Amino acid sequence: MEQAENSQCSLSAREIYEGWWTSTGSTGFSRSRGDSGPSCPRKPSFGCQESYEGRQRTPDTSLVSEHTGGCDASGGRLAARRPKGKLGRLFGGCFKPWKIGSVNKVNSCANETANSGRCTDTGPHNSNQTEKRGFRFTANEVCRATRNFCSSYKIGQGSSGTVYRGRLSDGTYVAVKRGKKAMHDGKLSLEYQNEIQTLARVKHVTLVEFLGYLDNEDERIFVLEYVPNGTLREHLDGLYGTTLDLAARLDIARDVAHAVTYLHMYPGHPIVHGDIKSSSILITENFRAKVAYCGSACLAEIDTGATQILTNVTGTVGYLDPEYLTTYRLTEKSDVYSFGVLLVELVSGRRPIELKKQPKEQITVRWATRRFEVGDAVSALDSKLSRDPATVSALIKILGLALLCLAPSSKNRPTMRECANTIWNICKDYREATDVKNHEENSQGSPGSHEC
Ligand SMILES: Nc1ncnc2c1ncn2[C@@H]1O[C@H](COP(=O)(O)OP(=O)(O)OP(=O)(O)O)[C@@H](O)[C@H]1O
Repeated sequence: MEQAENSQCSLSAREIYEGWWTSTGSTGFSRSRGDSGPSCPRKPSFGCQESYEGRQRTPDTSLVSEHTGGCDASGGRLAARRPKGKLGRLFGGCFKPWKIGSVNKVNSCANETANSGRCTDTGPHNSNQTEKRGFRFTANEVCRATRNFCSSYKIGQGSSGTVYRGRLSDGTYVAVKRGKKAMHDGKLSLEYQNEIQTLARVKHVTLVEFLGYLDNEDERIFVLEYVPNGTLREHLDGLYGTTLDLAARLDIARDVAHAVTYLHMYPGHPIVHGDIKSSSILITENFRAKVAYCGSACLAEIDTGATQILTNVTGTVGYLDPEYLTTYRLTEKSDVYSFGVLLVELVSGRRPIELKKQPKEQITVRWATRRFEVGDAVSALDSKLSRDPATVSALIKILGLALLCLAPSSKNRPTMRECANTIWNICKDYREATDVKNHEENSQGSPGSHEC
């Protein structure tokens, strides 16, 4: 895995787009704003020995008994996801309990948590005030929710921080994302405050809700809605032991299209998501999608020991709008491009870049496009999906839309709203076709349980 990640990391933008995006004339590539250095950061010298190799491969359905015990630092069921993301391996659970700022309160929280599973909130706000107060969380609230960032509550690792599951005093389960602040980011800079205010207002059923934040010295903590059923990528990889059928995949595509359309049509100013990818699409118990979004507020700095790298603002290799290579600007159409990559990923099951394939087949969108153009779209279909006529018909429509989204020039791409409409129709047609088929077969258990 590490090897694969390293190889992926060393793949240059030129290699990725070579022969594919002939319209780009860029000679450089940056994975993140302001970083023109190497695309693969060096490993940090944190000296953290914590192992993070466990696996969680079952949907999280037993939330109720979770917080009755103390912190099990040996890593239980919750400790279980491998690090992911562009630079995910850089963190690996290396944060320590807070020792600064509200030092006494937080440390006592840590001790009580470890010893008894309880946490006394000595802060200025009592626990029931969290939701009333709204957005600003106290150190004690966050500490108590996560048992002071107990390692067994760790559920994920992104390039901009470690994610823990937590539970607020009112019983609400949350995801707590803990990262370092960017070096040049003032403690509560205006831009950051504006971003937080925007996040407070951005609400849609298809977006992961941003519940609040906490600034603690050099750390930045985000409290997010907890989505219990893993990421889209994990499902496509079959890590949960079940296959997402095409109906579910179409629903997910539609949810993502709605989420991004909502952002693009946000009153006053369109919001560019900037990092649409299968690992930031979270899946609910009902197999619907919620798109994680925290904008540039998630900008974080990773100190690798030798260099500092700003992350998480300009997309992920494999999803990145080729126009960005020349303009260094992300637009709504950049999201449309990433969505096109995602559509191909959804129907093929492949990652955007598959380094284990033959060189000619490594770039998934290029590989799928070739098949589509020679009239052999069906060979791009995920082998886990059945090849019945309704599926093949939907596949061709999805790939057709994907190709429009992947147009090298952004002005030739559809808007996200148009994508959402098209997907809605594809979903509807697929459902009707499968309903007819099921009716003909006089069978029950139609996959049309997914409403269009
Ligand atoms: N709201 C959430 N609910 C449940 N799990 C979450 C939530 N947010 C994140 N996770 C888990 O934590 C992992 C890391 O998330 P995070 O957003 O930090 O990284 P990412 O999606 O790889 O993005 P990036 O690397 O760009 O920061 C996710 O893959 C997911 O498994």
